[in-house]
Amino acid sequence: MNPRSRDSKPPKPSKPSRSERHGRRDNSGPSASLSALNAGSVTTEAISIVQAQALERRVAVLGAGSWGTTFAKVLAEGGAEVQMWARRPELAREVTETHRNTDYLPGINLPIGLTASPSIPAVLDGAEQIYVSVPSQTLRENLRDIRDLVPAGVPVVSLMKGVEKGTGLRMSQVIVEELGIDPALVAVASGPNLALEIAKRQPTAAVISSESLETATLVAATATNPYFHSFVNTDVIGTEFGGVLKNLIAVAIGIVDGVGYGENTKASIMTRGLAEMTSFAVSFGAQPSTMAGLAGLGDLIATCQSPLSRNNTAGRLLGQGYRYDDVVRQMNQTAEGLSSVAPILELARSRGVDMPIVAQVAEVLAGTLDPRDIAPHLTETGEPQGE
Ligand SMILES: NC(=O)C1=CN([C@@H]2O[C@H](COP(=O)(O)OP(=O)(O)OC[C@H]3O[C@@H](n4cnc5c(N)ncnc54)[C@H](OP(=O)(O)O)[C@@H]3O)[C@@H](O)[C@H]2O)C=CC1
Ligand SMILES: O=C(CO)COP(=O)(O)O
Repeated sequence: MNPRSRDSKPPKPSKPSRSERHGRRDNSGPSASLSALNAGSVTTEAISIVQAQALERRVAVLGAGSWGTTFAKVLAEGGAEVQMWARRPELAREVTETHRNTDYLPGINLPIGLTASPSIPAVLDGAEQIYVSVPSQTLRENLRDIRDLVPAGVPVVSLMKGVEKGTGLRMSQVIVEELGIDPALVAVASGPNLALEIAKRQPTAAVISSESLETATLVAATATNPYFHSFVNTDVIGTEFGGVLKNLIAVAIGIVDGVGYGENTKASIMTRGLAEMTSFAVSFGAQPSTMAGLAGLGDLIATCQSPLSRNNTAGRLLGQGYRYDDVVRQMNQTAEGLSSVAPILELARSRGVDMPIVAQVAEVLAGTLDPRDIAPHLTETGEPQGE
């Protein structure tokens, strides 16, 4: 198992230039200076140069579901020329010819600079960056199909929020393993990023994380436009686990919503859930500040509060009394949390981390815990974590 009062109005800050805004670190966590130190220094000049180069960069997006298509739109509206792989030819045709993806983004017009193809070689040909957005459990087999087609030296970016069943590996680890590329070329994107809101151009921020600050900065410059802002960090473990773990807490919130419990229960579970997420991720080397930033707390809030969340929706069905199999049948989109529960609990056990809320979600999924009995339990020793 491979398993990180103010009374007066503050002065209005001067508006940063476009180049100053892009590619900054996510400093939203309380001790974010730690990750800033860890990240090294990025000068405004360096970011400006990268941004100028990003315009009209040719990029590939693999996966034409709700997030793949939305991210492709973000990239195209940031100035990139985007080719998206859709495994169904009819969907690829719809995207290219009518600039729509009615299955996943009804009512959304896609930009002219975004086309789709069912041919992976055609999509990868000439790509300067590759973004991957397929279900976590199919990633490995999908990568096996493209291993020989990935141009050398090209950054590969995971947009996914799951861990692989059986190995417990994060998506960036599967990418490194299957493509045999330098980890410094791999990046992950995460944050409070509900696809449909972003597809409607509602302002949003995300984190691009890579071991290499250069790679993160390059990707962030490409994945930034007037309504989508990408920050950078080098805490890949924290950024990636944040996205995985908040899904599990969102399932728990969905369950209590389905049961009919109110805001106290939900706030307790979100708060205790964040403590669980932090203990877990830090035990693998993540920085606590990452969990208090966009990729942790930020994504937790978005996913737990929104009916757009598939994980939240799956939980609500469980809380209403549907059995796991029925929920899976009813979900026609990817709810990563359902697949991540077991591997995450196994990883937690390997580090001696107590995750009572995630354990209760597993029990509800298994049918051994009545959803009405889900509660923001304290740790087994009675000591709250992270309080
Ligand atoms: N949706 C969101 O708001 C966000 C999602 N994410 C993450 O992005 C990832 C993808 O999710 P999302 O786009 O929402 O999922 P969707 O369910 O919307 O789309 C899944 C995509 O994967 C394709 N797919 C399904 N099975 C396979 C397979 N065996 N091989 C190759 N492709 C396959 C689907 O193709 P087809 O249509 O042909 O079935 C579709 O293009 C997940 O890890 C999710 O956590 C991250 C941030 C936001
Ligand atoms: O990751 C997401 C928001 O940041 C999307 O959440 P769901 O997968 O639950 O829809």
